[in-house]
Amino acid sequence: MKENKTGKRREDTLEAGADGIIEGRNAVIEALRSGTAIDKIYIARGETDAALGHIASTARGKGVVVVEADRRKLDNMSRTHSHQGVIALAAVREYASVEDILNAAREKGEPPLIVVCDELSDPHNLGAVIRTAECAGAHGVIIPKRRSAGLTAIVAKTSAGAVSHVPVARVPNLPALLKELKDEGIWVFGTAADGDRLLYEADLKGPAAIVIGSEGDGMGRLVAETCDFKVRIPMKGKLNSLNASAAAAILLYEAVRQRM
Ligand SMILES: C[S@@+](CC[C@H](N)C(=O)[O-])C[C@H]1O[C@@H](n2cnc3c(N)ncnc32)[C@H](O)[C@@H]1O
Repeated sequence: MKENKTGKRREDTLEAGADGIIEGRNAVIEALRSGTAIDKIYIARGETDAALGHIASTARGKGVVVVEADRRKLDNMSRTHSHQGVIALAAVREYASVEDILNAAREKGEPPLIVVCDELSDPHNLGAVIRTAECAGAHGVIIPKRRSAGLTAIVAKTSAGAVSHVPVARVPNLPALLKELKDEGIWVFGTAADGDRLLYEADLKGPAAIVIGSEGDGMGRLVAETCDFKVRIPMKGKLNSLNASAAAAILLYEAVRQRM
């Protein structure tokens, strides 16, 4: 038994907790060995011992994303303070492919409506975007493989279960993905508070991908350069920008209004 941050005693377990966190070397190795679906593995930066190297290479061999992170990040994620330099996040469901998302639109006979999240790191934001995407009838959400929250327990909870209904695809390279979508005849609408096109002048009736930028920096330069349009939501107060998931909701429901 160990004490957690709140001083309560808890039994160590090899299973992911309700938050999907699997921590410690044996627990992570066992999860990999037993085929537990893992979204991502964090390994403390600078730790070079053989056991962690073995975990990283086994994980990569199974196609799991391995991220080197500051030890402080692992300390903050840890429930037990005994992560031993490695934490895995369990995945709540399989990722879809981009083709699955395009097929979902074809099956419904609708022009694709897709949300692309450019490195949203806050799982609450990603969960909220997935929830709104489901409510607005979007055909899917696409995220990058790295530097993004993934389909973890917190995202599932914040999405209110929408992760079970909306296909979420993960891709290695967002600019390349956007080019592929453009080749499919989909218009790519980037979003930024200083965008040159007012939202209400954007035609969202046709095939559309809406790109939402990260919490801190907004859309990456290459992503922004690949967009067909950069759309802005009018800001009437003193702040510079909306929350990413709020911006996604406004764009999605403008698309719903135009498609009615
Ligand atoms: C918190 S904002 C990012 C702010 C960042 N400092 C920037 O300069 O873009 C997160 C994302 O929400 C969307 N967003 C926020 N406010 C917006 C607005 N007024 N118009 C269009 N998109 C907006 C954009 O996708 C933005 O990248």
